[in-house]
Amino acid sequence: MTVDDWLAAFAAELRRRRVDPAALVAEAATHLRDSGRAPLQVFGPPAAYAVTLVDSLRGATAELRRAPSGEPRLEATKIIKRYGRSTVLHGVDLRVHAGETVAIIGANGSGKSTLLRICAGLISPDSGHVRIRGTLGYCPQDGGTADFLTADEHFVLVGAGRGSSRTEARAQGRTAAAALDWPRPGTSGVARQLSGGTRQKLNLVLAGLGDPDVLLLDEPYQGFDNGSYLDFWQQVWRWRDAGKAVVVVTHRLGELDRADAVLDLTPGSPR
Ligand SMILES: Nc1ncnc2c1ncn2[C@@H]1O[C@H](COP(=O)(O)OP(=O)(O)OP(=O)(O)O)[C@@H](O)[C@H]1O
Repeated sequence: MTVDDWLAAFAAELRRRRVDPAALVAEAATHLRDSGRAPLQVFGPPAAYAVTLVDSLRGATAELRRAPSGEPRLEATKIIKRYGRSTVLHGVDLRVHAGETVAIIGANGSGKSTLLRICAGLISPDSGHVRIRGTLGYCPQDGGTADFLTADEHFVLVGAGRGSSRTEARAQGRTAAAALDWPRPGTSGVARQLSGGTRQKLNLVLAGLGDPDVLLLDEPYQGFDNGSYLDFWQQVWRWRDAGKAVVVVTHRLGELDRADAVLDLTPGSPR
């Protein structure tokens, strides 16, 4: 069995078990390349390895998932939003506690970004209200950076708005960037020269500057490679364990176990 055949069978079994294969296949491929040995010798039959891995991952994520115990940090109540004649949000409730991660899912156009923008105070609902207790960081789906500023200049600018000195903001930004596998943001040039994934890392770092209590992340990992994607979830768990309330809009349904609760905005889905 060739490495490619083994990886394809491994990915197929993961998909059958409703687990996104991308990160696990990449990890197995790297391991096989490094070992230089036949996949059957290293991992055994692909389906059996997939089953073992899925079982252990499910056990691990079940332990990671927990009921909220902190105070509510974000409460959005009976949110209704219309654009023209079309009602996008029909009385949505969202409550996120300190130390909790909530994933927002839903079909394209179901209003995920709209709800996050309402929670961030960027647009107003037609009715309903939002209450945030503490400070807020928001990572938009795209945009959010200034083309002609460097990463350091972004850190200083956004840090200043959150009460950090230049030195503090730069140090915090660089440390957060390194945790997302972006080791030297200070030498990366202006934002418009960054790759899409790196620009999104900049957005995510900016959202976390100044240590906000509530983080609203709108598909923040678009363009991330697999390693950075895993780093992203490590960062989310660090935030959660530090008592932050974290909201992540996501399309990766195979990975909902990573969140403590899920809000599905697909019309007709139970809330
Ligand atoms: N400023 C606007 N004016 C008019 N319609 C809008 C506006 N912003 C969003 N919409 C519409 O509202 C609906 C919800 O959009 P939104 O971007 O919130 O959905 P989404 O669930 O985030 O979608 P996706 O999964 O594609 O990112 C869409 O039909 C969109 O076209």
